[in-house]
Amino acid sequence: MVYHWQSHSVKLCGVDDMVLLPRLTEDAIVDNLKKRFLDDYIFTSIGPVLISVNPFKQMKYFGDKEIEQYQGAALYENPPHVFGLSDQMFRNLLIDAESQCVIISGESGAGKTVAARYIMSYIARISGGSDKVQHVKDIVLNSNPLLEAFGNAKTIRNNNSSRFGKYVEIIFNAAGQPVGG
Ligand SMILES: Nc1ncnc2c1ncn2[C@@H]1O[C@H](COP(=O)(O)OP(=O)(O)OP(=O)(O)O)[C@@H](O)[C@H]1O
Repeated sequence: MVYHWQSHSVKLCGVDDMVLLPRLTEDAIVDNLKKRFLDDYIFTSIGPVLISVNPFKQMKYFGDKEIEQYQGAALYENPPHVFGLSDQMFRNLLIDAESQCVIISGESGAGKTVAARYIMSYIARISGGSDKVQHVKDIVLNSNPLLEAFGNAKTIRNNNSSRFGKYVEIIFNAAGQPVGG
């Protein structure tokens, strides 16, 4: 499968969504994730769940062009991505006027903190708003390094390990702009 992204093309082996695997065994799941990882692609869906494998290097598909590409797009139009998940949540918030929640789980060093940062940055980027709203976004985003300064430590698994559980709540107005957190 070849996706033509705005900035580059990505050729992906394996399946985007593992519900499409002929047999959903542990071996088949690991094999699919491995094939995609070897193609430098870290995201795979399994139904509504997004699986992310820590690449331990900066991947090229987290830029402005990708933010633009995922904004307002149907999930099937693009490869699975944390921006796709974020966009879907944001649209559900606006359309259904219902609170949305994302649960990020994984072992230490799996990339949960980085994924949470991408989600918050994506929502901040696409939600627009006045200077006052921008101020709220700045506070929400800047709370990350502040909390990490107090609550993170180096461990044998992760140089920047969160030593605390994190519950982040962002409050939106009817226009979908963050007004508090
Ligand atoms: N998407 C990513 N792209 C590049 N590097 C990443 C990515 N995700 C994680 N990393 C790298 O892996 C390190 C560990 O990730 P992170 O701190 O997010 O793990 P964690 O699951 O929150 O761990 P812990 O439970 O110990 O806090 C990061 O500091 C970063 O160097």
